[in-house]
Amino acid sequence: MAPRKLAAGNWKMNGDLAAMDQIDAMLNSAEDASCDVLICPPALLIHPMVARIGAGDLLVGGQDCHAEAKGAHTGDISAEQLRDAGASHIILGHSERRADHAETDAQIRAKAAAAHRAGLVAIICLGETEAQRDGGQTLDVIAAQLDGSLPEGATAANTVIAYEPVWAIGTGRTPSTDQIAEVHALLRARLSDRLATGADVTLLYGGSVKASNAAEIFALPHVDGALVGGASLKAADFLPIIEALDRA
Ligand SMILES: O=C(CO)COP(=O)(O)O
Repeated sequence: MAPRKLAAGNWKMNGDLAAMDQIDAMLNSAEDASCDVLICPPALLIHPMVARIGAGDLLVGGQDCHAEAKGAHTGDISAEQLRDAGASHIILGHSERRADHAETDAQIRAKAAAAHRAGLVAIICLGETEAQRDGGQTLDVIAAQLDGSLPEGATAANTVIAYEPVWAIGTGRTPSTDQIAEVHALLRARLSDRLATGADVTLLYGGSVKASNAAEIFALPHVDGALVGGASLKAADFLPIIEALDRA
């Protein structure tokens, strides 16, 4: 088995029912593509999006979940509820949640275990800040986040890892191809040490991916796709990225 290729869109807190119009074009593209195509909209849009897709090939995911299945947790959503709404994946540990909600590796590990319990694929996000990059700490930070965030029972079938340097998100800046390759090689080596299926875990790069840089990023070893923010909101921006991954 080789890692499955995945083009994933993270809509963050963007989009509304009118934005559903983008889905039809993405759906056509997903059906033509050999890679998996996933959109993670705000949770409120998961169910209407799944209804719009029908039996089509486009996958839909959440952006966070609570670690418990149910209970007195006002404002939270469980992995089981996301699954019930039609989600297949959940993004966990995004740097915006690590920063805005002080999420720790231990919490992310518990949420990833919850995603697995609910039968969902956990997309665990890791990434260094600019200060950590400048301080030469990148590989140590990534290794510690991976070790701390990966739950028992993780496999290539239920886990995706996304490397997203914090300083590359929404900035138009990306690491050099050597820098991306270095981190992805570390992730592959550590996953292969820890998991029997580590060689087959899908590894995504995220941070200012767009049509003009996608092909060179997808050509790198151990880059099996992308987690795309801004360029996933409009079909016209996302489709060339899907096509670049398909060709890679
Ligand atoms: O955070 C991201 C995806 O999760 C990346 O966002 P941008 O593609 O907008 O830089």
